[in-house]
Amino acid sequence: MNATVKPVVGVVMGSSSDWDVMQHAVAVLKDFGIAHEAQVISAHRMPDQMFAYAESARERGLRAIIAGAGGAAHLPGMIAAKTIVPVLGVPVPSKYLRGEDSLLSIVQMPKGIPVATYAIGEAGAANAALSAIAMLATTDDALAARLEAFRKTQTQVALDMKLPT
Ligand SMILES: Nc1c(C(=O)O)ncn1[C@@H]1O[C@H](COP(=O)(O)O)[C@@H](O)[C@H]1O
Repeated sequence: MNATVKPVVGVVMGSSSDWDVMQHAVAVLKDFGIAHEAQVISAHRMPDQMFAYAESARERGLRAIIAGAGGAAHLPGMIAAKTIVPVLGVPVPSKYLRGEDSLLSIVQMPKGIPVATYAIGEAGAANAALSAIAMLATTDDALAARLEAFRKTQTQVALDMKLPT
């Protein structure tokens, strides 16, 4: 993304090992030409940097934060605790519990600090990006038209599906 364009969507993940999943969010943002940033931020391993990221998010112009983490996935909830920018949580599949631990860690937020929680894995990452785009499209008619076109294309692909019968 052009460094002079201020990012409006932040993509963060607890480890570089989450990239295989989280790249699917970044790919969707790129496809739609959304100014974004992507980086590793961990609530557990770098709490001070996580706080600074969340506390500065709104004034830096972020309008949504997509946060992916695996296992004891506290990152999305902790970011949400420190900013009013909407946080979209992506449960990353974990080594031993297939991401069910990640999902439950992210989705079971206490009342008052919401994290919108998506499906485990790459579909969740892509859908989080599409939701961020839908949020931005509420005040951007050109982006809304691109999102409508994307949906139409997807519908056509489904209509054209053939089974090997
Ligand atoms: N869940 C969190 C947090 C956090 O929530 O702050 N920080 C790292 N992690 C997760 O630990 C997993 C293993 O990380 P490593 O592969 O680096 O050992 C990753 O899925 C990451 O998201």
